[in-house]
Amino acid sequence: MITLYFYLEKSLGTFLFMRKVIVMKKEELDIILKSTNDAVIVINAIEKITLFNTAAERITGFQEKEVIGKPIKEVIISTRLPYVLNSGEAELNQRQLLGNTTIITSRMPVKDEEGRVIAAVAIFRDISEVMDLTHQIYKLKEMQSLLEGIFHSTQDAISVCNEKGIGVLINPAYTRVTGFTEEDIIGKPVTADIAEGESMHLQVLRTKQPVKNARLKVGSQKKDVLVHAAPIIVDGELKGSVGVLHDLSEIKKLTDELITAKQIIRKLEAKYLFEDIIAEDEGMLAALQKAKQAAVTPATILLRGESGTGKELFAHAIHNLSQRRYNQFVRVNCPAISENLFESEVFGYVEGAFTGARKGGKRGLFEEAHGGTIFLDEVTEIPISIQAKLLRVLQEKEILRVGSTKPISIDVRIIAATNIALEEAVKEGKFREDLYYRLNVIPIEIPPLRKRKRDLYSLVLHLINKYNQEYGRKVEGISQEALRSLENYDWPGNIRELQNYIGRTFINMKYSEKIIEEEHLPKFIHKDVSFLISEKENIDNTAKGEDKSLKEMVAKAEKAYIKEVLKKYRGNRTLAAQELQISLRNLYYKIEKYEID
Ligand SMILES: Nc1ncnc2c1ncn2[C@@H]1O[C@H](COP(=O)(O)OP(=O)(O)OP(=O)(O)O)[C@@H](O)[C@H]1O
Repeated sequence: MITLYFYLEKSLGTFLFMRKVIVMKKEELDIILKSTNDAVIVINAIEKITLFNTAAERITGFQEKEVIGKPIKEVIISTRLPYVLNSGEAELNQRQLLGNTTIITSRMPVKDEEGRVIAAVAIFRDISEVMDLTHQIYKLKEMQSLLEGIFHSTQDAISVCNEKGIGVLINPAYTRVTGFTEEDIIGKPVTADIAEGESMHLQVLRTKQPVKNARLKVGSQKKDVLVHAAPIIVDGELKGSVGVLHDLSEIKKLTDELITAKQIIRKLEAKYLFEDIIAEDEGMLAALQKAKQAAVTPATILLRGESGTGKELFAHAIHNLSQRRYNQFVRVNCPAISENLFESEVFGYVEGAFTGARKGGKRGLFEEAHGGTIFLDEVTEIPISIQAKLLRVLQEKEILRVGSTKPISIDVRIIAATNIALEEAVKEGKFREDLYYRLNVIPIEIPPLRKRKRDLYSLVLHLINKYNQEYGRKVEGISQEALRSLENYDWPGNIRELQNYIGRTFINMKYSEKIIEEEHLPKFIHKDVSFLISEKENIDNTAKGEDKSLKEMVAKAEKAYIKEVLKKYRGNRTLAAQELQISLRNLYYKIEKYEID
């Protein structure tokens, strides 16, 4: 609008000026008409062109000599000069299209002394460029409001100075961090906010180079800040410097929060420490001692022990004592991962590796554990086809994602666990011998509960404490008789079984009862012993000298118990596996092993 008004004034001015110069000599008028930027076309009373100046030639593309004397409508089809001639009314500041050119034009009648219209004049100017500029200004204004919005709302404290080192702009975040307002900074030397250290703005103005991560103290409170500053260069000329401050106390607060969050996550993943492992038995204490010594080395550890003896507990404790404790602990429950997914779950895959592969591929569990520990629980369940790949990780310390030939370096400590004799799995061809040797670097044997009955009392007290907290109870201990009953049982499910058993005992106790007595003990123990009898493996016979090894007895008990649970759930293997607290794959394995129908 401002631009248009400007042209209105100018064209009108030119017209009035021209009326004055009519009296001028023709040569002078010619010079003016040739040199003005405004195009001028004059037509006479019969609509023929009588004047066509140089600017009119430039804008229309016609030459003066070819148009003089021609009817205006033959030269400029869209002309409105004939209307002005007829109406005698001026048309000022009209926008018009001449081909591809936008012009702004004023058309005026020329009258004789008696007021008769004897000619009409059009004075116009090409405004395409001006239109472009208007558009650009509009866009710049839009950008300016956008930047102002960002500048005022960002949490980054920003200050800008000119090339002389005088403050010109600060944002609200700057005031929040430093305590300085616009009054304190704008128009003042950039050193105004510095409490200790050199102004980074001055350094930038001197060197024309950006500065990163400089530490300064600002404001009366000498706040620690981190500064980034960069030169503002326009058309190759230094115009000033822009600086961004970060409050270090805020960064420290966030870092502390991050560390706490990491510790919580780590605790959730590897929640047990060596102090959480109850042990009084010598064999168990020796295992603990060995685990503690091994924990601080980078060596691979193989935890051996029956189901429920505490292998996972050991793995957590080892990770938490090692130097990797602040990094990930990743448990791989080997039997729980189906065989065809195993490779991609554990080693990851690249995009397009198989139908249904995620866009961008996926990190595997080994990559997740990078820098930390991977716990391969029930390692014998790793499909034989994958074992060679695992060997490669152990030897080369690198993995190959499914579908890729590019190895990825991995720094992971491996802890493996098995509840069956690996040597037998090797003999049966179910486990690679070379992998066995690689895993068996530091074997730690965790004794079954029946071999460390000395631990029973402490374990029971530990479990009483645990359930008191969980159920809000106040049980204080266990009677000698009840403890003896527990000692007479073999605990094939080890601590896990004991844990469940004490849980059930609590249910049998009244709220007011403080001591676990024999009468509170679930019949479970006796029932379990009766399995053995019902399996026609008369305990007496065993005692009388039928040489049965403990391993065979435990296997028989395991078989009988699995049969019992399967019967209870009418053959539903999923529910049975849940009750047995083993994976479905493991249950299938055991059904096959014991040839259970
Ligand atoms: N010495 C111990 N002190 C306290 N709690 C224990 C101890 N050993 C095992 N537990 C508890 O017994 C349960 C079973 O332990 P864990 O899962 O570590 O056994 P596991 O040998 O890994 O079993 P599986 O081979 O079936 O995976 C856990 O709840 C664990 O906290």
